[in-house]
Amino acid sequence: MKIAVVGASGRMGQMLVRQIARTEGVSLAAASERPGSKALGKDAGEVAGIEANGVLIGDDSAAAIAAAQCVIDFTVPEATVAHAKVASDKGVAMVIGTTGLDPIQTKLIHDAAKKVPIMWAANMALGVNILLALVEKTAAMLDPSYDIEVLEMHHRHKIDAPSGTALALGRAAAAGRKVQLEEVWRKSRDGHTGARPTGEIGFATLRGGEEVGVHTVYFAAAGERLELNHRSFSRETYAAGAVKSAKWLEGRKPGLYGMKDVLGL
Ligand SMILES: NC(=O)C1=CN([C@@H]2O[C@H](COP(=O)(O)OP(=O)(O)OC[C@H]3O[C@@H](n4cnc5c(N)ncnc54)[C@H](OP(=O)(O)O)[C@@H]3O)[C@@H](O)[C@H]2O)C=CC1
Ligand SMILES: O=C(O)C1=N[C@H](C(=O)O)C[C@H](O)C1
Repeated sequence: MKIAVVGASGRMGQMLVRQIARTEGVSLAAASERPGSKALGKDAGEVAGIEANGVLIGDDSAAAIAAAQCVIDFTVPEATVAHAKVASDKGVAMVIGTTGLDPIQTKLIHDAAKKVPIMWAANMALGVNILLALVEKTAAMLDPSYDIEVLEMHHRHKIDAPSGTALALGRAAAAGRKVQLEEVWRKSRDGHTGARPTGEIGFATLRGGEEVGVHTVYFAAAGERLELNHRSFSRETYAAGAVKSAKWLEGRKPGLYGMKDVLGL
């Protein structure tokens, strides 16, 4: 399968170029970056810290997508939406890892998935997807006297908060409780907040250093506290999930899929 990587010099972009190089049955067809990027014209393999692969990073993402059977996108929301439109127009499957999309941008991804198969997940690590299932199950077993709080920590470069994974964990907890997340969430707290309402699902965000990603879901009651935690030590798990998803998309019908589908959870 021929894969294009957009945002090829980013933290995830480089990891994806490395993952494609060591995965059977896939090859890097094209690599792109935003116009003006310092990586333009460089060899994607060398930028990723492996041997040269002859694929030069260009600024024409549409051409890169058109050269592939699947595009993998871990960039920024505005770019991801534009890339999804190109992929749907050109009949190219897509794997999206980008987080922080607003409701309008989210709708545009749903629209694109009417024409091509798209796998979009806030976190492609296997452990996080197991955690999502555990959180939903745990929330269903505990009554609302157990206060649910989601804490996440990421590296200092991250631009969206709470993380996409934290929001997915909150959504899983809300599903377990059979409520809509948007009706019970508290995405941050500051000042004279008053006492915590029962049933709220709270979020807290830490940023610092080079932390790859830590997520903890707390179920806190009067006499006990249950904590479910995941920590990523390397972005390799995300890249492995993305490339596995690209292969899984081959021959699928148009539609929006998630890691649950890919992993059969
Ligand atoms: N689903 C998952 O498993 C994971 C998701 N993520 C998400 O992936 C996204 C990227 O994360 P990360 O790799 O750390 O971020 P980076 O900032 O390192 O990478 C993003 C890359 O996209 C490039 N870019 C921006 N605009 C365009 C454009 N128009 N065309 C092509 N490339 C463009 C950026 O270029 P420049 O820097 O020059 O602006 C940069 O190289 C985030 O939303 C993050 O939350 C991250 C890890 C795992
Ligand atoms: O920006 C990151 O680094 C990550 N982003 C994703 C998120 O927002 O949940 C996934 C992972 O936590 C790393």
